[in-house]
Amino acid sequence: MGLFYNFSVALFSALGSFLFGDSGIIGSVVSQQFNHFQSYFGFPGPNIVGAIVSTFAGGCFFGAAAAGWLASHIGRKRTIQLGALVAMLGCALQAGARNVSYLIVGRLIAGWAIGCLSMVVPLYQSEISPPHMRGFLTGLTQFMISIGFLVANWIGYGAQFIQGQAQWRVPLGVQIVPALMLFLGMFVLPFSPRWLVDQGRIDEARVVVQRLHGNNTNKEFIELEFAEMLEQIRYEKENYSTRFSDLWSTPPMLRRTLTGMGIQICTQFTGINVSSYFQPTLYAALGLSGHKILMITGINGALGAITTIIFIFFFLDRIGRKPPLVVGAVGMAVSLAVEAAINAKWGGVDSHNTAAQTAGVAFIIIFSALFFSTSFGPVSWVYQSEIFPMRIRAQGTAVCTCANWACNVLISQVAPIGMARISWRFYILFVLTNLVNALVVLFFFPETKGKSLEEMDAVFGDQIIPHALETKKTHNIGEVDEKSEV
Ligand SMILES: O[C@H]1[C@H](O)[C@@H](O)[C@H](O)[C@@H](O)[C@@H]1O
Repeated sequence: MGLFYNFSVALFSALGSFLFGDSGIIGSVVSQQFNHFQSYFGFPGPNIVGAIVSTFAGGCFFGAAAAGWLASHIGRKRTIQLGALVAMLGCALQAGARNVSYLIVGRLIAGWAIGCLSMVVPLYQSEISPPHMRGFLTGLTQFMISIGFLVANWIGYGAQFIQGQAQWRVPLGVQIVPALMLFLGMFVLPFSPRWLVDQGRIDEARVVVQRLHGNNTNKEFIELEFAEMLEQIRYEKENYSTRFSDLWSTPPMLRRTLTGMGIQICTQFTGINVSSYFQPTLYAALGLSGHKILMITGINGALGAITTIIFIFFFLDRIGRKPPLVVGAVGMAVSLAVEAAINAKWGGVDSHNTAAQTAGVAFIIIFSALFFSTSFGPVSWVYQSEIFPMRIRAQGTAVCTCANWACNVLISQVAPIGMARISWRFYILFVLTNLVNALVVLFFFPETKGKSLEEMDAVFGDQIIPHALETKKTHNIGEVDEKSEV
């Protein structure tokens, strides 16, 4: 067991994140190439199309919020299963839609499911990970989101060639398959050991920790890890409440909440969703057209998935969370500044300057596949899932994920208007927001690399419990911050 099992559990649960990316299929379905969709729904105008696309993100917001309550009460594992079940229902409704209202209800329900999964999957991954690998295992969320987007692009491409209503019903319904796999597969995956401890199911929790982290040589580490988990959760139960208002009740708690929401807000203000949702428009503005656009989008997606996996595997747990965020933010600001300059000088739908087109495409790819995928993409999910104490972790993570979806809706509503009205100048906005992001991270975000979830109290300036401090001193593990002793 041990490492391989731990990895397999984290990867399998990330099917929930795959569904998140795969839900991007709607972009292709509402496009003009899907003429059977267009004619079936009576050639919907931009407002209807807007409603079809964006009710989903609204559903996501409420799904993420509900997951906060669900993950504490029915547990992380059952919340993932519920998310998978609701996703099946939402997809079935969309695929079987008979009119626009039917479709919109399906979108809302599927959105609820994806919002719920987007919050609970990284939370589950972080709670089953050992501290030194938490970046990698929780970062699998972002990896699978990128794979989902990639698959959605290619399904969208292929489905255009199907004739009849299947042209849109198949791509909208196809997500039922991974959702069903997730629902069934989760039956054999363990509960989060931390949630089990919180529920008083101590013996089960011990078995899970042993299966996840145990090998023949680390008995002592497992004992200590488990003791720390038990002690911390017991202490929290005895000394703190689990009210929602705890998220801002003390300065250290407020700091956690603001940093968690902050990382998700900053992620949205990198401008990633302008690139995720409107990439074809960005390429068209450089004078590209037809199949080339789809091919480049596919290449960009594939590169993003590759850089994400390399980054989370080799770097995230070694260099920490802050340095890649700062480098990524500056890198994205520079790429977008160059992009703005290229578009200003040589852009335009009828541009034929191939050198400028190549450079323009290259900088969009550098922006997302290089800098975003090695910074805010994976780190946002890792960070929001690791900074809260157990008693309020689910609620805290839910608030952060809601901040993500709220800003997502805002930016994806504003982007088409911005791009149409101010063209390349729109990039400048994100040059500025990325620079602000770099400063925010630099000055306000503490480093969390290598700390156990129980050690986050000390990281955020909260008190840590005397017993845990003693255990750490006796066994010489981690950095002991005497100042924070109760
Ligand atoms: O492309 C997605 C984006 O749509 C999300 O809003 C963001 O939070 C993810 O990290 C990213 O991978």
